[in-house]
Amino acid sequence: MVSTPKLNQQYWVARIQEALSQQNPLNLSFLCRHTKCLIFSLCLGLIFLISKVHEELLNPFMPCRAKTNVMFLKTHKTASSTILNIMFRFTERYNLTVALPADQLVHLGYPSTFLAHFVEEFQTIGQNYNIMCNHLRFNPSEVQKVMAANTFYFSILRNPIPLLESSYIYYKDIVPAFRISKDVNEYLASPTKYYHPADYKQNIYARNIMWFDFGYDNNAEDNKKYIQAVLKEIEQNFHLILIAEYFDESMILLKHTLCWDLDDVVYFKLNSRSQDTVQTLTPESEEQIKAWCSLDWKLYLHFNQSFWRRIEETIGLEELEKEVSRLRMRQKELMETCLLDQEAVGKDHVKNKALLPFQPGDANILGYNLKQDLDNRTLRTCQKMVMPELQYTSYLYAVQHPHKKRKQLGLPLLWTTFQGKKQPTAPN
Ligand SMILES: Nc1ncnc2c1ncn2[C@@H]1O[C@H](COP(=O)(O)OS(=O)(=O)O)[C@@H](OP(=O)(O)O)[C@H]1O
Repeated sequence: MVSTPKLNQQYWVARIQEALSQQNPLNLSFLCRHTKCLIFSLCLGLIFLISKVHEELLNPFMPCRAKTNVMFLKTHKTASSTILNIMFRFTERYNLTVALPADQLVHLGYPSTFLAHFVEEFQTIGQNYNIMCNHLRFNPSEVQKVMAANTFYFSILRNPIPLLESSYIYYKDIVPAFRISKDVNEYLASPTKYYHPADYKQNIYARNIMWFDFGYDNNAEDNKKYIQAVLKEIEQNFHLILIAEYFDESMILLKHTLCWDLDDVVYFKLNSRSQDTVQTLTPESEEQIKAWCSLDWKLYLHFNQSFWRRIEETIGLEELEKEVSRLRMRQKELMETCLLDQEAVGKDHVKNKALLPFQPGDANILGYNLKQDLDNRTLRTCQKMVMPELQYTSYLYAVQHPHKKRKQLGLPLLWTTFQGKKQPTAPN
C-alpha cells in the first residue's frame, strides 16, 4: 500500500519522459503552444502533488505536526499522576489552555459523572480548551462540550492485582470496606464481608475502579455480552489505551501517535510509595482479585493485547526498544541534573514541603529534593518535573484564571508565593 503513490509517480514520470523523447524541438515548441500541453502540464503537477501528500501521510519518517488537543482520562492508581505532569508541562510548553476543575475543586467533579460546568470558565471558554487531564468520571457527551471535535482521547490501565493493593493502602482511611478490614489479604479473603452495598459510593476504590472511571457500573454483573459492548464503546471513545506495566513503551507509543518529541514524554515517576508500605498479596488474594474485580480484569486483558498489536502495527518492536533506551537515557540525564539524591525520597525527607505529594491513608508517598544552585531556567524545568498533581493543578489555575480565588490546598506559605509568579523562582 505504501508504495502505490510512488509507483504511480514513477509510472507517470516514465510516460512523460517517453512522450518528450519522441518529440524533436520543433515539434515540442509546436505542442507547447497547443492547449493540450497546458492541460498536460497541469495534470503532471497534480500527480506530483497528490503523490507527495500520500507520501507524507504514509511515511512515518516524514515530519508531522504535534497534536495539541488532547483529553487524558485519569484513572486511579494507574501511574496517571505521572501522565498528568507530562500533560501539564506540554500545556505550558505550547501555551495551551487546560480544562481545570472549577473554584475550589481539585478534581473534575469526581466521583460524580462528569458535567461540562465542572470546568472553570466553561461558560466563556466554551469548546476552546486544548488539554483535559484531571480526575473525572467519563461521560462522553459532556466531555465533548468542552473539548474540540478533533481532540485525541487516551487513557491508561494497570493490572488490577497490584492496583487493588495500591488502592487499599492509599484509600485505607476513607473507604469503608478497607477501613474495617485488618489488611488487604483479610479483605480479599471475603470481600463481601466488608463491602456493603449501602456504602457503594464510598467503596468505589474497593472494586473495579477502572470500570467506574470509564463511566460504567463497577458492581455490574460479569456478563459476556455486556462486557463486549463496553469494550467496543471504549474503543470507539478512545484513540489509545496505555498500559502502566509498560510505562516507557507507553510513552514511546504516545509520542509517536501524537507526534510529540522525546522531551514531551520524559518524566520522573510520581506518586509512588515507599517499599515498606507495600503489602504482599498471597497467591489466593491474587486469584481472588481476578474474580472480585473481573470487569477490570477483562478490561485490562483486552487492552493489554491491543496495546501490543498497536506497537507492532506502528513502531515495531526493534524501533520501540531503541526509543525506550533513548527515553531512559534522557531521564537519567535529567535526574543527574535536577535531583539531589538521584531518586525519590520518603515523605519525611522532602525538604521543600511545598513539593510534598498528598499523603493519604497508610501510604508514604515519595517526593523529590532538587539540587541547590540550579540556574533559574534549569530550576524551573526541574520543579515542573517533580511537581505533584494538586500543586501543579493549583499553580496552572492561578496562572490561567488570575482573577479567581486561588485553590486552598493548605500548602506552606512558600508555595503560595511561588504560585503568585508566572515564572516561579521558589527556593528548593
Ligand atoms: N512511571 C511509572 N511506571 C509505573 N508505575 C508508576 C509510574 N508512575 C507512577 N506509578 C505508580 O502508579 C501509582 C500511582 O498511580 P496514580 O498516580 O494514578 O494514583 S492516583 O489515583 O492519582 O492517586 C503508584 O503505585 P503504587 O506505588 O503501587 O501505589 C506509583 O508507584
